[in-house]
Amino acid sequence: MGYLSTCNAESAIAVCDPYNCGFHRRKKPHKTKNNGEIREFAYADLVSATSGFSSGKFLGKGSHGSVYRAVLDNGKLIAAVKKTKMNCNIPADNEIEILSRVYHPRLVNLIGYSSDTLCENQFIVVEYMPNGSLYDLLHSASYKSPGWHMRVRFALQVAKAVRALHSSNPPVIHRDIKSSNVLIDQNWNARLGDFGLALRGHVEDVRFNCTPPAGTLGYLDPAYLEPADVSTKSDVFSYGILLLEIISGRRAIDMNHSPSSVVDWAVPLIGAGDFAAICDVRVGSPKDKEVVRSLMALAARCVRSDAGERPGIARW
Ligand SMILES: Nc1ncnc2c1ncn2[C@@H]1O[C@H](COP(=O)(O)OP(=O)(O)OP(=O)(O)O)[C@@H](O)[C@H]1O
Repeated sequence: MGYLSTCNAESAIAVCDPYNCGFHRRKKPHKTKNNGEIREFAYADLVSATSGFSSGKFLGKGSHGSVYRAVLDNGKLIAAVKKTKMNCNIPADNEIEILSRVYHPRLVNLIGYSSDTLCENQFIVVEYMPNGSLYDLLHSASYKSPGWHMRVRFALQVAKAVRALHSSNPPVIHRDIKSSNVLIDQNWNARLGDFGLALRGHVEDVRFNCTPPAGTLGYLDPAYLEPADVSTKSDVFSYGILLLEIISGRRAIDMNHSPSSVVDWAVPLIGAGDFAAICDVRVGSPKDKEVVRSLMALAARCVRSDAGERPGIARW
């Protein structure tokens, strides 16, 4: 019991060769926790659902591939299809394996997968998020900057997503929590997506011990330098950065400011009790100052350099 429940957020506001390329040799798909079967799509169906992966259906490009909007099941299902090159260095199989075991309403959940006839590309079919990313909402001029109510709600929804991952058995460490991986669904709820770097297991597992540190600059835990350093507390650090970003409207790293790192700028201000200096000026003063203040205090604890001093999200 802790912050997430007492705040009642919704209303207040393979081992060393882990990606063994077994895409076409995959084990029987799991059922999701909501009991939906993970579907294996025919490649031809995905081609037709995305109008041949046309530019009109293109949603965006990430570091591992392109994402397309797909209309499936005679128009009854709108999904997003992530297309990546079949490559042992790309963890798509890992992403499917993990997503197939962690269904949660605050995640961008897996619907199915496919590969093309020559096994050159692999496809992950996930829930479609029509309202962009949290990064877009916070930083892009083409979106109206969200108000405090919405920001607090997003912050708590992402915390619930992370809590679901860390408290699953075995735990899942996302390793890439950042605002561009938080997508906004049709009801304007935040969902955590992109499990390309995620690890599922216990920290002492062999797979963990031979997976090099990874993540995104600005969100990456400075205490995560070696494979053996990985823990759920690295996600807690990234979540702390995300909180500071949500409250201040500043990017994790912004060269137009000095200091450029949101953590180096915000933590001393929080320490000095100067909460007002951190609040995003675009949204004015929060009505419920106490909630925003508690989130800032929580952010400061999450980004402590000593991982052992950070709170465990599974207990919030
Ligand atoms: N489920 C989805 N629904 C709608 N749009 C999506 C969905 N998933 C991804 N996108 C969009 O597709 C683009 C690429 O997403 P992707 O997850 O591949 O990369 P990224 O997270 O932006 O970058 P990186 O891979 O470097 O972390 C982004 O603009 C994202 O907003």
